[in-house]
Amino acid sequence: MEIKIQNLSKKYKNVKALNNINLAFNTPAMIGLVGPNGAGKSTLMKILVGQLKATEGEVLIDGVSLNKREKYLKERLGYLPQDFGLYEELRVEEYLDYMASLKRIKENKKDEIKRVLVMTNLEEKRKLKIKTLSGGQKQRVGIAQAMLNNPELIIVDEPTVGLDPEERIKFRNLFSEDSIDKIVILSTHIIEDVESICNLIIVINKGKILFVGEPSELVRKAIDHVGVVEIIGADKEKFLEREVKGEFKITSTVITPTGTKYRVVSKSLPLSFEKVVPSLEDAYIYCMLEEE
Ligand SMILES: Nc1ncnc2c1ncn2[C@@H]1O[C@H](COP(=O)(O)OP(=O)(O)OP(=O)(O)O)[C@@H](O)[C@H]1O
Repeated sequence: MEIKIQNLSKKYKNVKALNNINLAFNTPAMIGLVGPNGAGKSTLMKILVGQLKATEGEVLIDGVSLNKREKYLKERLGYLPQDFGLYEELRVEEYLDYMASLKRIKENKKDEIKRVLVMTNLEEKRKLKIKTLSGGQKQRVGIAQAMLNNPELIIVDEPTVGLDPEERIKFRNLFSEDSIDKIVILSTHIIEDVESICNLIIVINKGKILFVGEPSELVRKAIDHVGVVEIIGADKEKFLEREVKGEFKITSTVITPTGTKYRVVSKSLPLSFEKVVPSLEDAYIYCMLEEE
């Protein structure tokens, strides 16, 4: 599958949620879409799944406009929106059966439901009413329905929210193994998720794409812009004022026996700070700083 996003913009009354986006992906791809609250991630995803219309520009699926490809896309798409309504009175199995019918799965429906139940570790819960599940278990049901019919394109908005660390790792691996013959687009605030599985990262802010590339490339851009410094005693207040003035952004604070050790990201790192190797999270913060 090939997805091309061309000169895409979306306006909600006077809010420009997406501003002239251009992107292209081919199978296989495991893409992490990251950006702060309100950046435009959900809007982009909703347009990609045909739920929202763009104000300008278009999306091409295998060379044909998405508007003319709705049926084609629906048959190949697994989508987990941010606020997916679960039918709380249904049992897990009944809900998946219902979703499978919506996806027009006829042959092997039972086997397909079993496959996603196993995949998401929900087999034992299949007879339970959705309303009796924990938040993380409900999230798993959402992921299970997105995986029905082994879609070629999986779009998931914040899939690991509400999952405990072990489950998060499990799901990261599941998406990643699954991406061998697919395009998976994962919107997340959790940089660790992107770091461990994505081969492409897209950083978006205020409706604009700030970066598209491999995570390692984003990290390279932040070299020489990340440092640590230990501040002792009364100097702390002055140091924190420097952050307020915008000289740098603190990304971690650790109390030490002698003072406080700060990790900072800066457009121009003060010479007295000890340079360190950037993490992907530092690199993401640096990308935001550059834009400011
Ligand atoms: N239905 C709507 N009507 C008006 N404005 C909207 C609507 N949906 C989103 N917006 C605005 O569009 C911008 C982008 O929102 P969007 O939900 O796409 O961001 P996001 O990156 O998904 O945010 P979050 O990480 O908080 O989910 C925001 O300024 C938001 O307030």
